Amino acid sequence: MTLWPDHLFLVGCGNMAGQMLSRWLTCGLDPARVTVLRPSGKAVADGVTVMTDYPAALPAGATVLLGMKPYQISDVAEALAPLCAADTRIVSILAGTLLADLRARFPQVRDIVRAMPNLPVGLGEGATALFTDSRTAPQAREAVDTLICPLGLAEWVADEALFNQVTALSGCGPAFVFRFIDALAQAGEALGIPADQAARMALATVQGSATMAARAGDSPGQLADRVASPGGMTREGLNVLDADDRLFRLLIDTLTAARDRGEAMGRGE
Ligand SMILES: NC(=O)c1ccc[n+]([C@@H]2O[C@H](COP(=O)([O-])OP(=O)(O)OC[C@H]3O[C@@H](n4cnc5c(N)ncnc54)[C@H](OP(=O)(O)O)[C@@H]3O)[C@@H](O)[C@H]2O)c1
Ligand code: PRO
Repeated sequence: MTLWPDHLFLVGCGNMAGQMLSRWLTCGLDPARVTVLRPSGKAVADGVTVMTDYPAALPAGATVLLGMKPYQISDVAEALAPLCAADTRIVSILAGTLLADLRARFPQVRDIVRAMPNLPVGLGEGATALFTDSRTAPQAREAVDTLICPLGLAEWVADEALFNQVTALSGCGPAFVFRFIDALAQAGEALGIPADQAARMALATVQGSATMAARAGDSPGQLADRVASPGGMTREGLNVLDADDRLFRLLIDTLTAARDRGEAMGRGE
């Protein structure tokens, strides 16, 4: 299986699609195979063609990445669907937009995959959830898997009903982790540590801990216990996070709110 599609056509190339493309180019995707459609016409990378309007036709067998905002799908599909053929392949990163909706808008396209990446894909350290149905050919599923692999972890989700849940966890997750880093730093500052020093130490602590957890054979729970000396300081702190499942409940509420928004977006709200 070759890594790269013959032609990649990106509809939108902002925060998210831009990170995906950046990683693909770093990993060897030929920019001459890439076209980006973006209203601003802003340059993307050397050798990548940027358009502000749709071309007369798409190259045969093009892979289209839908990377604009979900609410733009009606306008985009109206212009894009007539350019698609049976051999066009669509990968959609639109949050909350169901496969059935995409199938209805692009009836002639057989291979359609939903992908939910997160921002660290730009470093090859992202997490991407994937979903498709049985109409998509197995070779197309494999080709999309191969394309996503350089971005980091790729996880196929068996049931689309879980897609908003995984979006809440890993798609939105970096924002929640960034918030945690800030809160850790601000808590340190509230206890008297100079703000800049607290910010550096919070970030290094989260970075080191995540790298350690990723490499360790032990689970994060076991690693937490290794930090906590019996009768020591860490246990007292963990007791605060664990009391009445405080942190756990906070995160359930956080993921639930994000998931519910995905479901509302799926209903066009
Ligand atoms: N941000 C994330 O962490 C994340 C994670 C997973 C999935 N997603 C999904 O990724 C998609 C994009 O999010 P984002 O955060 O990357 O947004 P963004 O930074 O605002 O990027 C949106 C892109 O869409 C382009 N665009 C605007 N109007 C358009 C139109 N009518 N037709 C075609 N393209 C148009 C914009 O063009 P210009 O560049 O010219 O302004 C821009 O490149 C969303 O569907 C979101 O659900 C985002
Ligand atoms: N960003 C998109 C949103 O906030 C989807 C996951 C991350 O809707």
